[in-house]
Amino acid sequence: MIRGFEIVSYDEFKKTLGRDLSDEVIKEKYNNMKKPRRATSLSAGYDFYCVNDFTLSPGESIVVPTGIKSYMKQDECLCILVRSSHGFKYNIRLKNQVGLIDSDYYNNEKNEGHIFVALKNEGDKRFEVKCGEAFAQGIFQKYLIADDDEPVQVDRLGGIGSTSK
Ligand SMILES: O=c1ccn([C@H]2C[C@H](O)[C@@H](COP(=O)(O)OP(=O)(O)OP(=O)(O)O)O2)c(=O)[nH]1
Repeated sequence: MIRGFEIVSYDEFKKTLGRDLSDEVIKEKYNNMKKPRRATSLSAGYDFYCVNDFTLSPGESIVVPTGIKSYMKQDECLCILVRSSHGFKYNIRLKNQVGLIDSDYYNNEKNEGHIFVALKNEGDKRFEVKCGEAFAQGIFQKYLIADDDEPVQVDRLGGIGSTSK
């Protein structure tokens, strides 16, 4: 196993999906989850599919749980980007410009490595994504190390901001 995607545990999925949904609905969503896929034979990006409908009015933002975690080689990372069409047509942006998923995020103690996508509607049109539709894409990349890199002995404990403020 070199790199790939897995669905997070049911408990992690349920914890992040919101309190408004019944157990039945959450279970159905969980059982119907699709792992990220590439849309064409040479697409670089793996499309992430929405598990719960959402709407963003102009100016609004949202943090979307994907239900997905990803493993990869130690010298690789996964970059999350918006879908080009959502940027071009609706001015949808990632709040953090690019979502950077580190290899040591996978199976961390706090949230299993659950990937979140933070979106903002910077346009003037209502933006709607339905369950099952692709709403972001992930590209695996290799990263390089500087000549004078000092090895760090710190393990990642959790998600965003966990190693600093
Ligand atoms: O859009 C994103 C960005 C990051 N992450 C997860 C994966 C990543 O490995 C972890 C930490 O992200 P990062 O290192 O970029 O955040 P930071 O604010 O620099 O925090 P840290 O102190 O944990 O390095 O959060 C996401 O799920 N979605």
